[in-house]
Amino acid sequence: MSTKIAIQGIPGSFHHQVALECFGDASSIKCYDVFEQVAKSVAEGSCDFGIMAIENSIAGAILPNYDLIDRHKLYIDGEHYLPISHNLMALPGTTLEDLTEVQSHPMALLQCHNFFEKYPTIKLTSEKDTASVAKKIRQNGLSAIGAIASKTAADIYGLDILAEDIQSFKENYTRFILLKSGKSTGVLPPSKASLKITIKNEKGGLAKLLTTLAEHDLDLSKIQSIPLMERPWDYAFFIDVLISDWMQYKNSLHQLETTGATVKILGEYINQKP
Ligand SMILES: O=C(O)C(=O)C[C@]1(C(=O)O)C=C[C@@H](O)C=C1
Repeated sequence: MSTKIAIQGIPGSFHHQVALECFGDASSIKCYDVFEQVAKSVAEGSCDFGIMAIENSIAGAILPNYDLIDRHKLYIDGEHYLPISHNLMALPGTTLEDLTEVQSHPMALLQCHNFFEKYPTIKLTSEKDTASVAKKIRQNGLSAIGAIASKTAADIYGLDILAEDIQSFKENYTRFILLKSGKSTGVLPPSKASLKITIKNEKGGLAKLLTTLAEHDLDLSKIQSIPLMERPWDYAFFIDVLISDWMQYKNSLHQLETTGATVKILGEYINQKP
């Protein structure tokens, strides 16, 4: 039986591109409307892997996805960084001046904020994913609506590109994570770990946590505080560390736990940061 990959989005979306780059087989990709369905399909076993965008170099973290990973007890098995180029597209024959509205995924809209400051009359609307807007414009012949999406989406759905590379900074990356329902038994020693660490709310608590990581030669590559919904105004820290010495890493987790922190390992995998 072939490996089934869950994504949010349709062919031409960035998630679809990542699924092809990581697994190479379009027929194994299952397309869902929302990230919650992706998480559920992996947790319940109808898909083997889920792919989820987690942060973008311009727009920042996708906070709800941290909650989904945690709540559905998913395991981060790997990561993939994709350079993102956004393009404004519309039905052939349409000009930028004809557009009254542009629709796209909310993260894509955020990444193109500067471009649309020059076009204040264009209404910006959030949609499920970049490619599904391109598809809708083509299917329904929507001549006053534009999409922000990849060149692949423009090709698949037969739209013309009105403006290329419209993200606010040319260099634009989204980090995607590969999710499984359980830990895999890899042979390579992982070089990165994603952890959820909850500490007591006391003076210097976060400073002590960071010192413990530094003393064990761990390089912090990301820290994100997320509210604990069950304890208003308390926070958990989602932390990514780069591991150079496996024993030091294991010792750091042990030391954190002996000082009262709760550590949940969300994933241990190979660092792919370019
Ligand atoms: O809409 C898409 O094409 C997606 O794959 C979603 C998504 C995201 O979730 O951030 C992926 C990459 C880009 O950052 C913009 C949108």
